[in-house]
Amino acid sequence: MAFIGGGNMASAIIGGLIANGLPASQITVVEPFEAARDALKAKFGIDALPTASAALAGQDLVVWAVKPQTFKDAAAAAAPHTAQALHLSVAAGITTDSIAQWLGTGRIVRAMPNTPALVGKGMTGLFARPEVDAEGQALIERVIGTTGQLVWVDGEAKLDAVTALSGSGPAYVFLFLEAMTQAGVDMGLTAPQAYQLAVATFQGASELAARSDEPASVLRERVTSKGGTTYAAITHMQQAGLPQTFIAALRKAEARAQELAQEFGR
Ligand SMILES: NC(=O)C1=CN([C@@H]2O[C@H](COP(=O)(O)OP(=O)(O)OC[C@H]3O[C@@H](n4cnc5c(N)ncnc54)[C@H](O)[C@@H]3O)[C@@H](O)[C@H]2O)C=CC1
Ligand SMILES: O=C(O)[C@@H]1CCC=N1
Repeated sequence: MAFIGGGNMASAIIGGLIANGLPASQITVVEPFEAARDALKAKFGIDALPTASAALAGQDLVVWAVKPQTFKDAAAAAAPHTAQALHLSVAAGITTDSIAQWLGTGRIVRAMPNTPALVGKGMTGLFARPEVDAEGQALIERVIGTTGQLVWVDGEAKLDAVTALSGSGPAYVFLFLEAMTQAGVDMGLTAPQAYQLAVATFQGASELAARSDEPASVLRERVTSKGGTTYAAITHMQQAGLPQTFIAALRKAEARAQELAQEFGR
């Protein structure tokens, strides 16, 4: 298989594949920036190519891990060598209609991963065009499965929702971690203590939710004694409109994903 673009997302997926037994020698990467090529060599022992070439011919799967802005140019360079392959794109907002036009094939799966893929805890939404058969989908599941969980969506527009929720989502969690840490420091804890408490709380609560049959609202109520400390905090958050603000923020991210397709498509 081949990767076009050898940055963060490509490294997360390559790391997962190698950890699951795929030899690095079976992975070809096109990466124009020398520093990124050096990093791939140091991390995985992969000698990445600076430009697309005939070395891409005969690959079963081509993973597109370039920025939305560079996809069209990268596609123009690689397309002559990759028409026979199944294609997997992780670029935010770029539609498979655009990719099909640029590559001259409709065998495309679009994915929206997230950065916890770097530690094997990723969450990826996937959409397959009708031209992709069951065998192709199974191959994609094997590849993405090495980075964490996955979910297929039945309409491409739903990937904008996945982007807003789990694609951008780690940043929301990090923002909460920053705020909780600041609050801890304000209340007299050291910054490392406050950060450890915040991170472990997210980890523990997420694990509890993942293992529980009960909805989050019930888990929340169980922490919230009437008239107690949690009640005081949650009441303030609700009165300040935090849930509504949060929901509106995700709609902003969804709208931005839709705009990106307009800006960088076709
Ligand atoms: N970082 C994130 O949380 C997520 C990112 N994505 C998507 O993944 C894609 C890649 O993002 P990152 O890995 O974070 O970016 P990155 O900047 O780390 O990697 C992109 C790589 O592409 C290389 N590149 C530039 N022009 C090229 C060309 N013509 N041919 C081949 N390679 C070229 C760059 O040198 C760079 O190393 C983006 O489209 C982004 O929307 C998707 C989900 C989450
Ligand atoms: O912010 C972005 O556009 C990309 C897509 C999801 C996470 N990062």
